[in-house]
Amino acid sequence: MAVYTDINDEELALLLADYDLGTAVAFKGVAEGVENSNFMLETTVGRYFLTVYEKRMKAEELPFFLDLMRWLARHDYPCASPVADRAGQTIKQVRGKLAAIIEFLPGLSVRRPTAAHCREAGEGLARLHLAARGFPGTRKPALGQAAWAPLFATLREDAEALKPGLAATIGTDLDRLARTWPQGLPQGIIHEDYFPDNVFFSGGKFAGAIDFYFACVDTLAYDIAVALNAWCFEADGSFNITSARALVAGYETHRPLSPAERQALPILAHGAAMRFFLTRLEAWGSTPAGALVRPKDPLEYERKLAVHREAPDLVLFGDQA
Ligand SMILES: Nc1ncnc2c1ncn2[C@@H]1O[C@H](COP(=O)(O)OP(=O)(O)OP(=O)(O)O)[C@@H](O)[C@H]1O
Ligand SMILES: N[C@@H](CCO)C(=O)O
Repeated sequence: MAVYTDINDEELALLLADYDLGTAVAFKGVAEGVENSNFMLETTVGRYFLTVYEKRMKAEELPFFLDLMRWLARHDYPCASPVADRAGQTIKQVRGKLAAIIEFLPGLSVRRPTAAHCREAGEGLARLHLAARGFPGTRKPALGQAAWAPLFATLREDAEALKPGLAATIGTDLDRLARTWPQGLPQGIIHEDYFPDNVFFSGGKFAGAIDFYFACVDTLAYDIAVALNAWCFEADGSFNITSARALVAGYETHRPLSPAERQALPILAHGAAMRFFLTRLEAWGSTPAGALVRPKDPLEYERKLAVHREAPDLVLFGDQA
């Protein structure tokens, strides 16, 4: 459960005293999420989320993320926006940690997305890319292609422990990705973690996105590749082409892809699988037994890597293969 920091009634009242949000009616930690501590907060004025940022959040990066959420909300994109206190501040301190009160975003995420959800999610992703145009902030990708080989250098033994022989296979993948990584495709703000648990639906329709804490400036089509991996694989490990077509078609209703972007999807999807394999492997090795948060399974992404390695034309959906 992702509540690493407890907050008592006095601390909450002290925090709320800085805002025009009334007084607390209900306050409860939420179990989902792994990075930060999240609390649902109901006041006499409305519903909010209190996020307390834990150790992975760099203080100097938080303004970029919160300003982006605010920008998107103001540009007609449904996402939860941080609330400013009476002095205009969105970043606060609770128990010596950075914290922010975020508007409550209505809707629910889906555990097993259908092709119809994938189409809606694709639309939502393109809307995000378009709404972020003109955002003045910038952030380099912390987990982009250039970061993968150095990260893996620290994880070779963990890979071998997971599956004997895996370190060599990953090394070969990384060489190929470095040689063939697409250059010169359209860039912009990407979400970078557009997984089903970060996208909300209402009545089957896209209702908004949360968790912008990996957002950065990178290749826009890479965000689609992340989403194809996260949304379009079945529980048995097979790639669902119908869902993938639906996701891309949904995206293209708002932002049509260039031929070069479309051609690049297979290698981008291979790279996106590498990114999440590596970060999951890192968390797997460093999470102590009995920890409150269960790390996500790196083998799920090892299987996705194998799919892209062995059948790269899959993500071209057969239409250009
Ligand atoms: N603004 C919001 N409105 C409504 N629900 C929210 C909001 N922010 C977070 N939640 C809920 O809290 C849960 C945890 O939030 P979030 O995914 O941001 O946590 P995290 O630990 O930062 O993320 P992750 O583990 O995905 O990196 C979400 O799954 C969602 O149910
Ligand atoms: N979405 C990430 C975890 C948190 O950002 C994963 O599934 O590995």
